[in-house]
Amino acid sequence: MEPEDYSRLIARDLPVGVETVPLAEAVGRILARDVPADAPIPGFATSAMDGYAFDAIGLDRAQAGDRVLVAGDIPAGHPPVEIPAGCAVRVMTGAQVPGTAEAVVPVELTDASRTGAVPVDVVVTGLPEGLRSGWNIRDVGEDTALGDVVAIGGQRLNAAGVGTLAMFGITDVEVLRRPRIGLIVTGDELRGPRATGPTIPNSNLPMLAAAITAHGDIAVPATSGDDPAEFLTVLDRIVLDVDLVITTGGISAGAYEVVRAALEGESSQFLRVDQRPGGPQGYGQRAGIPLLHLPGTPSGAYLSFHLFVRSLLSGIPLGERWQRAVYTGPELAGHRRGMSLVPVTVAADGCVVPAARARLRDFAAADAILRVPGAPVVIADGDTVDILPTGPEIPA
Ligand SMILES: Nc1nc2c(c(=O)[nH]1)N[C@H]1C(S)=C(S)[C@@H](COP(=O)(O)OP(=O)(O)OC[C@H]3O[C@@H](n4cnc5c(N)ncnc54)[C@H](O)[C@@H]3O)O[C@H]1N2
Ligand code: MOO
Repeated sequence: MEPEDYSRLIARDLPVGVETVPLAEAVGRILARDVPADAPIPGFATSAMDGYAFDAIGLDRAQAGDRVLVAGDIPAGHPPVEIPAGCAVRVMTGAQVPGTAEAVVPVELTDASRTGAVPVDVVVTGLPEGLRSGWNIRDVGEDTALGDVVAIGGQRLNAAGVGTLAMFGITDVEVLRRPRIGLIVTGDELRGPRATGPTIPNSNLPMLAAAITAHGDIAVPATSGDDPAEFLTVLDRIVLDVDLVITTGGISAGAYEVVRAALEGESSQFLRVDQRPGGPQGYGQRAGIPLLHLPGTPSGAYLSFHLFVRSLLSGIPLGERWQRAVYTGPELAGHRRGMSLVPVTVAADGCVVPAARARLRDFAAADAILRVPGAPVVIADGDTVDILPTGPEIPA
């Protein structure tokens, strides 16, 4: 089966519900619903310039070259003062302008000094042709009208989104709950207090927990030895507490394939996807919770996360997630047994460059995964290729 078809096969909705979090902690979270503006912006007529606000008569006088009386001063954040007929007041950018203001003339277009005390009067030294009423005055709602949708449900909140919501005085925001992902790694060979024989460090658990965290989700980690009864006990405990379970190892053709032994013929299926590494795969469900069975080899588990787990979590099948890039490097011959996956870095010119090998540590130094289609395809320098960036989807 092609990896893209497998991704479609395992697609499932993960209804995770919503929760309210403080805006200060909401970056990277997905908004639960549209947020309408509960007030216009600006909320009051505001000066767009440091300068002088004239009423209509005062502006006529200024345009005629007359000296116009300055009746007061309005720093930003201070209450406006009225403009006596035929006069001006000094205003700062962001200050509320009086209702009778016709226009604000920037200080540079007057004979007044930029700083210091308010002058007694002011002469306008130059104005644009055809100056419109309301020049340099930002009207109520000019930026955003009451009721405008200012943030869209389903959107991942970035720093600008946080700022936007803060502009409306919002301090708490409804977001999708972070999916909780159970992670069960299996194998009697994993180093731990109970292991007796030759052991190896458990690298899949910290690796996939890190991948889950970088994706913005919550990892609920567990380990199991190669005894199916023990595995089922661990699984049945974890499904009560999570939205999805990932397992690693125990799914290929050996005599002690714990995941397969425990679940095959029950509610999980096992198959081989035409890709390398990461060919052996499985999927199913337990107590209504979806299960994804990843291969135990660390590079296979890592790639399976990027190809399949991320597709499931995002609701976007793998076939729609590949990005186009230009390849530069030696010829890469497609493998006779299907697609292969190669670590690549993105060079300064935007081209992707392959690593010499495809060990886990080569993926650690890479920016993306290159899709090398199976034989007889050969990728040559300058070809357009498909890549999958491996960076997190949320800010670190
Ligand atoms: N007769 C066959 N043997 C194998 C086949 C096959 O088609 N026929 N496929 C091979 C391929 S490809 C892969 S990938 C592996 C997948 O095997 P499993 O998913 O059953 O994984 P395990 O056998 O449990 O482990 C494989 C390998 O990875 C190491 N491992 C497992 N878990 C961890 C961990 N948490 N941290 C670090 N390393 C781990 C484990 O020690 C094994 O070396 O099957 C091939 N065999
Ligand atoms: O499918 Mo396996 O070793 O190639 O990960």
